[in-house]
Amino acid sequence: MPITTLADSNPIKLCVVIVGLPARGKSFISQKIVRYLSWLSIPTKSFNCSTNLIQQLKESNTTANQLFNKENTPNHEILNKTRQLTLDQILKWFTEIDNCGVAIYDGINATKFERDHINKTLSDNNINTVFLESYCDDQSIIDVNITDIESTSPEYFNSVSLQDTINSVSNKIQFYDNVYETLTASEESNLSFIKLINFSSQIILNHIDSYLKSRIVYYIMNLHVKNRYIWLSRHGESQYNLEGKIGGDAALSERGIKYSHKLVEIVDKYIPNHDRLEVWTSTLKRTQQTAKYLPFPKKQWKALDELDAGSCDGLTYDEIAEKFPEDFKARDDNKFEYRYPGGESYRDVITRLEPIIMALENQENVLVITHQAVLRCIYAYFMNVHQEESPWMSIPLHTLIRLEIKAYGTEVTRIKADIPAVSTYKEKGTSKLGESNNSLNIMSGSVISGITDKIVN
Ligand SMILES: O=P(O)(O)OC[C@H]1O[C@@](CO)(OP(=O)(O)O)[C@@H](O)[C@@H]1O
Repeated sequence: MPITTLADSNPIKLCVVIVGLPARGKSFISQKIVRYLSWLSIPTKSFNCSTNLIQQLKESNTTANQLFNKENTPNHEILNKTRQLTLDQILKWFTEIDNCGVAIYDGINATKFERDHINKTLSDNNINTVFLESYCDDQSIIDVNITDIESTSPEYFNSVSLQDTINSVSNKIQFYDNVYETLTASEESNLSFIKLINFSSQIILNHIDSYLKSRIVYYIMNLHVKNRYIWLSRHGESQYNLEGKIGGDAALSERGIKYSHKLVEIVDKYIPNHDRLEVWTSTLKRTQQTAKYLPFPKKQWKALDELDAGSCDGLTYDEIAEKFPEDFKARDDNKFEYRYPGGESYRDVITRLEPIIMALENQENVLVITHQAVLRCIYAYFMNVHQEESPWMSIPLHTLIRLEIKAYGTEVTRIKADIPAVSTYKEKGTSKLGESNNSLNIMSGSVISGITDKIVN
């Protein structure tokens, strides 16, 4: 049976056109939307105008400081060409991806005239548009964004110094301030738009006329830029893990119980402000037993239950290979899409995890105790891991994973409890369990990643 995704059920050709003065977190928002929609398997790509601007500046022998000097007459030719190039790239991309996907036009798009032109060009090409303005007059947010901009905008990658960047960005802000027209429903009533005021402290919506647009609205409403930690752990080793069986609702093994005690110490030692910690588990016994001794508020989520192995539930991989050889091969061939008979695929798990991701985007001080497949999916979202790789990542037992979420990336630290456990990792092409050769996979695709292993005796 074909798998229905948001993309399949609803052919999409949407362009999210970002609007906002420099240092308003536009690239941050663009990157987050790319990550979220890609995780949901919707082809999504951000087109950053800055790259085209750099090219135009080079070709016309002009520097950014000359272009954005408010004393000079604005060089419309460079700005118009930059816009046209970006639009051309977007149109080309839509034809390459079979016309189904979401493009993000990451630019300043400061005036009604420009927005009108963009809207018309896209709609002439049957592309639906939503403008997304990041309006910000809170100087403290702008200041933080200015210092972050070096790592996000290609325009400043080669800056001589931070001060140099700050000066250039300030010039650019002043230049655009003179012409900038914020989005209003009275002036641009025909446009579909989302206006974020001071990040998401206030949101104004106009003509949000599709399911996908409303999903994007809901997602960005949950975003915040504050650095924070999210803590992840698998349950302790279970009886089924010992026997090499998958699924089920087994209790913890003796070593698993040891881990549940050890976790209290680890949390105490490594989780700052743990007095405010909240522990989330699945509805299955092994995660709840792992959380048992943690003296914090607990929430059970059905959405955190392990991938449903359907008619293979309770079998070992050897037994599956013997009883259902075709299924065994099909899963190895495409582990992300493969759905167990009467059960789930990784793609299905991602769909049901969406509310968890929304909640995690909105929260800090959460420890999620869940299962191998579910953790791979959550990890893939935060570390931007491609869907083909994510089902093959190694997420060992008896290890606490710390995700340090920063505005422009996530860093990982693994804290291993020194309590042995079996490996539940099955390499492609075999039914045997063993240590993963793929441990590096855990790092791939991440925006920023650094794994520091800590072993706690
Ligand atoms: O997708 P694969 O690699 O089979 O991993 C998922 C499997 O991991 C297991 C252990 O083998 O999860 P867990 O013990 O974390 O609940 C199975 O129950 C589950 O089917």
